Amino acid sequence: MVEPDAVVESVPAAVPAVEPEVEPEPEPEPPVEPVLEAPVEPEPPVETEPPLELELEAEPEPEPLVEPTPRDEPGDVAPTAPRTVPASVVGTMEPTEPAVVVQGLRKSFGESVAVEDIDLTVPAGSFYGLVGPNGAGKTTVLSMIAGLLKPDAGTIVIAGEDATRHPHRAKRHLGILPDRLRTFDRLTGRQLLAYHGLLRRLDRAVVEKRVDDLAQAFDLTNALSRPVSDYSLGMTKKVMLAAAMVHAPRVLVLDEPFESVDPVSSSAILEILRSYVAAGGTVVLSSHGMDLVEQVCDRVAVMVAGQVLADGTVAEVRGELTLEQRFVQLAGDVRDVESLEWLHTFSD
Ligand SMILES: Nc1ncnc2c1ncn2[C@@H]1O[C@H](COP(=O)(O)OP(=O)(O)OP(=O)(O)O)[C@@H](O)[C@H]1O
Repeated sequence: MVEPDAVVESVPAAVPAVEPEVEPEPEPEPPVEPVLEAPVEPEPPVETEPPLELELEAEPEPEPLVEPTPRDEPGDVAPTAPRTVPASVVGTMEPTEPAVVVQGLRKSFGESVAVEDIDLTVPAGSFYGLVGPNGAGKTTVLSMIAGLLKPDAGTIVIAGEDATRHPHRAKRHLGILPDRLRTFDRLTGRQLLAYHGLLRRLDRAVVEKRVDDLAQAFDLTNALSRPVSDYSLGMTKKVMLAAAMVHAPRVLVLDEPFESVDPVSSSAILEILRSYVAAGGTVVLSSHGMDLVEQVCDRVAVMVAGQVLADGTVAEVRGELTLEQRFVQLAGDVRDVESLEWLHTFSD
């Protein structure tokens, strides 16, 4: 069921793919040959980690659309954690067409229907929240949008590219934070970020600059030389989120980006994502934090049992209620605590 090079295109045959759980896709594309003759720049003297051996063909660096914000000016950058997406990581974003259009999407696992004929439109430049109770189908939807899971039916268009017919083209626009944080954790943080950048065919010098920028933005600079396996859960999430952004994608698909992340880091991540959206990027995230979704998302979809029961602007969906009240109303309060009365009898 897994086809490694369906996840990150242009992976050399000897290099394992980033996301191990991928279903086969119908459009094989020839892998990009590593540029063996390309000169390998020496590592800066301060680097203690072994240099990456991966060297891929460079592609031209797109001009950033936005000017650096005042907070990107050297004198104004907070010494610990700047709160904007690094200017070097902002790509060319022209919000002329929807970032994601999903139509008639279905997915079953055996007899169990996880996602049932859903339609979603995520406008470019929006902060889109996908909420729903456990098992509603959020991860399944995001995995299909991210190209990690093949739909049974339906179409997905990413920034104008039909992901069903041209998955590799569509994936160029995507940065992904999957639900399970499986990654190459024997790499140091610096190596992991550089690996993602090189896989995306960025020039080595650009990668090095962006790795430093992202590490500073995500407050990971001091951890860059340590193996990711030594990171806490929240740090792992941050380095993987940084890895998802290194190629300046148009669309970020983030499954529970704030789970296990401390409040200070959450706030920093939020500001980075907000500045990314302000620059024309699109964020689609799932979350169980209704306050957070209500606070940061401009649009939201509520999924229950594989179906989208409500979607639109946050104001449209919540109506007179809070988003949490509306969520409970739609999801149904199915708790039956009376059946747990035995729990109060204490066996000793
Ligand atoms: N690989 C799989 N094999 C079998 N069933 C699966 C698989 N992945 C998901 N499911 C089922 O599909 C349904 C939707 O799961 P999904 O993970 O998408 O829900 P979710 O809304 O993300 O839940 P949570 O909020 O708990 O993360 C569930 O019933 C789940 O058991």
